[in-house]
Amino acid sequence: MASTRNGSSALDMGKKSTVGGGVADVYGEDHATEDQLVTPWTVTVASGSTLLRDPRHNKGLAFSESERDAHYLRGLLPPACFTQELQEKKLMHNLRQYEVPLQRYMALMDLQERNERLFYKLLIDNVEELLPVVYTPTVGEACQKYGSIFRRPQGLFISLKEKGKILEVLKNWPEKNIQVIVVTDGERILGLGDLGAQGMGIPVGKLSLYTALGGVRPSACLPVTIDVGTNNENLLKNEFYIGLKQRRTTGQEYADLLDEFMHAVKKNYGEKVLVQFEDFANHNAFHLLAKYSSSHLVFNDDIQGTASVVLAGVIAALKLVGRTLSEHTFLFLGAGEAGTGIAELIALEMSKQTKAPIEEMRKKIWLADSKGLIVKSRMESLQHFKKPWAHEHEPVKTLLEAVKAIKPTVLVGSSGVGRTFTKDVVETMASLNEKPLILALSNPTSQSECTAEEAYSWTEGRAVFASGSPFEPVEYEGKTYTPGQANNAYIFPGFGLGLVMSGAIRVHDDMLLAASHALAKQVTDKNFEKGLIYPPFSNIRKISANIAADVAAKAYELGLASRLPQPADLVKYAESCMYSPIYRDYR
Ligand SMILES: NC(=O)C1=CN([C@@H]2O[C@H](COP(=O)(O)OP(=O)(O)OC[C@H]3O[C@@H](n4cnc5c(N)ncnc54)[C@H](OP(=O)(O)O)[C@@H]3O)[C@@H](O)[C@H]2O)C=CC1
Ligand SMILES: CC(=O)C(=O)O
Ligand SMILES: [Mg+2]
Repeated sequence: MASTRNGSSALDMGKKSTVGGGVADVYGEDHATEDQLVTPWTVTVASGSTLLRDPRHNKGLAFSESERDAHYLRGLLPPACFTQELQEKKLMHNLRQYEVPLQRYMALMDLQERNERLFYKLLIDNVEELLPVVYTPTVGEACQKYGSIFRRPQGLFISLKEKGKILEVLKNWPEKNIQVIVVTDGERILGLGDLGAQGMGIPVGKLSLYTALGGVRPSACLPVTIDVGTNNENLLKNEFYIGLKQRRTTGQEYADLLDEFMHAVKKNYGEKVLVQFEDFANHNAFHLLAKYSSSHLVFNDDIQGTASVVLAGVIAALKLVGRTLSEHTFLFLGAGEAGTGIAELIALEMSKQTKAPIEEMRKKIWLADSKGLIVKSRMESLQHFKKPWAHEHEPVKTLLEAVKAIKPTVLVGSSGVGRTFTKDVVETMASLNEKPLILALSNPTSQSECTAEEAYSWTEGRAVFASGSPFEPVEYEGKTYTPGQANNAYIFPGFGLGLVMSGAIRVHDDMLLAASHALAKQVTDKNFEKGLIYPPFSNIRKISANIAADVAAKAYELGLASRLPQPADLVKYAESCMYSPIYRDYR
């Protein structure tokens, strides 16, 4: 490979090189699929200081002696040559010195912008330690302070100013072969509310998990924030706010901007690009999903990904709490995207298992919102997504009264409001059930409906508990209890990989069920012995490969897969498609 002193040059027109069945760029870019082939093929080779400033190819002190000679790096680096492992050791040592989680977040974002492979190697090898930094809870704080910590754009900002020009904006993004887009409009960031353009931290974080946990190439991932203003008064008043300083646009203007975006995406990247909607407010989320699910490959993580991960946890938990799925009674606090999405997928699975109509199965599931239990007498005033859950019952105002009246075996928190599972509520669950299943899903940690310690101590250690954001193990009366993390991060990376590798053109509910079963199957006896209903994140790449394989198999079965012929061994194929962060040899 030739290189020039003056930074970079376009060489080797029309040359292609192949790695592992996919198409590789000159530095060994991993596993682009056949569809992504772009001709004529232009290889741009960076050298010298340009190479050191190119995060996709920079290796820092890991450039070997011969690479330093070949790429004009002599003198630009100190003499020591480190292995990638030694670089990791140094970085983990440095990261552990920071006491403030946000400092760790910023150090990791700096690394991502400096040396991408090292960032992903670090994240993959230390996933349990670093997930709470790049993801919930720290990403929540990062979004709240995004304006002050903003250094370099990590995704595309598409605001009302870009109306009529969105296709051009997409073309400004340096990568052309995009497979997954995560898009937010910042209106419901975790349980923190409207953070406007500062919500960008969420698509960036989710996509770094697509790569680290699901193996989708970083260059195939595009984070997008649609900025239609914000109703957050503090942001509107803040001179450092990075977004449009106006109240949110709604109605036709909002719909038109989203529509222009969706059309531009399809035109620029084709119909097999996956668009993941993330952290939209529910008054837009359900509508957008319904509107685009028949014309685009779309997935709403908060409605569908969360449903799939919670169903997986409940299926696994049956081994600990007993009975069949349809013999359980569910009560949700929170009847929005997460709550109604989960409820519907559980009802669908019950209906498949029992062959009973889904309407019958819904009756085993109760939801409460900010006004109390959802009951028939409230039907008129309910939003459309709550109506299927309006069962016959007298009005009930509080959660405690609802628990006493419904006698649930499973209590799910999807309200976005912290500490709403009070001592009375949890103790009542414990008085009704030998092993109450309690899922406090709301993020970040401050919004969790209860803590792990509360769940275990208020149930005398009998609760089977998982939460959206991680909690440390709890000591209670001489015994250690390890809480699980019920977070859609278990599902979306593998789910997306399954769609991409099969060339799926649409998402189908049966794929969500397939993902749930694939995840539930990964919970081992050892995990159950600890009371866990999810496997540890340390195995996540293997878990994602299994989820991807079962999702792809379902896509083929449903005739929704366009990548033919179907690979014989889908798990192996999924593994072979996964991005590896190990440095390439550039000699
Ligand atoms: N663990 C995970 O993987 C995931 C977790 N989540 C978390 O779930 C939470 C909710 O998200 P989402 O469903 O999208 O949000 P929504 O805004 O769509 O829904 C929130 C629901 O909670 C209800 N609610 C709000 N305050 C109260 C209260 N004090 N008492 C009872 N109900 C209340 C709302 O009632 P009303 O309709 O009356 O306003 C609404 O029904 C967030 O914290 C989010 O981070 C979301 C996705 C995935
Ligand atoms: C996890 C997630 O998607 C949320 O809290 O919104
Ligand atoms: Mg979300």
